[in-house]
Amino acid sequence: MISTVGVIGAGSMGTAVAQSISGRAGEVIIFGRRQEIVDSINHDNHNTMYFPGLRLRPNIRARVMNDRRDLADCEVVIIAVPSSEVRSVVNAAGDGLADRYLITMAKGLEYPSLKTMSEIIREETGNPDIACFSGPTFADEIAYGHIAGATIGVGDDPSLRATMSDLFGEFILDFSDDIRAVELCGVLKNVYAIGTGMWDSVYSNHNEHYTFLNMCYKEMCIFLRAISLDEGIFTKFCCFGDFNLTANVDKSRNRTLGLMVGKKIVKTPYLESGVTFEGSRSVKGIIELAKNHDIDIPIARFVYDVLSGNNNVRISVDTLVRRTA
Ligand SMILES: NC(=O)c1ccc[n+]([C@@H]2O[C@H](COP(=O)([O-])OP(=O)(O)OC[C@H]3O[C@@H](n4cnc5c(N)ncnc54)[C@H](O)[C@@H]3O)[C@@H](O)[C@H]2O)c1
Ligand SMILES: O=P(O)(O)OC[C@H](O)CO
Repeated sequence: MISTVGVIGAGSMGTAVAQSISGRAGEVIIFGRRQEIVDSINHDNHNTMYFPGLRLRPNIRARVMNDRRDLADCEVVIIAVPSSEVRSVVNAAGDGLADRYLITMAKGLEYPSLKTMSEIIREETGNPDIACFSGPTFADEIAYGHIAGATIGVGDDPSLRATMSDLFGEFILDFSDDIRAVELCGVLKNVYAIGTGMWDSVYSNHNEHYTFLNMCYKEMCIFLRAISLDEGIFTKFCCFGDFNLTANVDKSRNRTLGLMVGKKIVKTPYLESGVTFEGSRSVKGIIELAKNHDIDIPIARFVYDVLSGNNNVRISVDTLVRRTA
């Protein structure tokens, strides 16, 4: 059993994954920013801000991460902060993240570098022992122990693979050695979830919904075929499973953002809402990446245009239908 696992990020996914792995580790330390969350976990075994009704296992503790020494005891460190924060968090941790296994859960793409989270982490730490975890995994359902599948993106290090299999034994797992492709699945599915929300704000019939879903998945596969080294990526949890979960279920923040923007309930300053809308931050990078690979992704461009306020959703949707018909 792994003695101590650190989880950076005391939000929904950090707390959920801490609960999920705590039966397979001696101790789990959640590193948060807010003292009140740290206190609620340590004094009452609850993260009252994110899961007020969930009693966390007693071997889950929390700390405010002041410096890298806090990570010294952790054999494995999971990074579960929004992608926009990963570089600063990893930079602040410095060599506290060297010589241990690192796992990223963040689903985002840095702009303008177009780097994935594992690439940022490796750049900042020099640590090659990095894996990623991605799949149809709503945090609240993970927190309460429901079944979920996930793809582990990991290189060919047998010890790291074994550690990942052990740590995430509560999940149904598949694996890919193309870490970047696994991470890009998580980025793409968020973009298409926003797009499906926008589409569904205009069209409300089943045929229309699933027609657009197919258009999105086709575009996502064209993109992945151009960049992925893993020919089997299309049927892995990080791809088909997470795309469908996020595009179809209103619990998804990305899908909900698309619905709200489509219905003109929110305008672009929504990014200041404090809610983690990963797809809106990554869509520009996806468009840039597609251009670099000479790939045409009209739906991702539609999402970007509407989020940028350049177009009325209805006009954009009609243009998209004409363009892809
Ligand atoms: N929520 C889910 O269902 C889910 C599932 C799978 C993957 N993810 C991914 O996990 C990542 C985190 O998302 P989330 O849903 O947990 O977001 P969240 O908004 O629920 O929580 C993010 C947490 O990170 C903390 N944080 C932000 N900046 C920080 C910093 N510099 N140092 C320390 N902590 C910091 C915030 O205070 C917050 O507690 C995202 O990339 C998301 O796509 C989320
Ligand atoms: O709420 P979302 O849209 O960020 O999706 C959460 C997870 O990525 C689902 O796998």
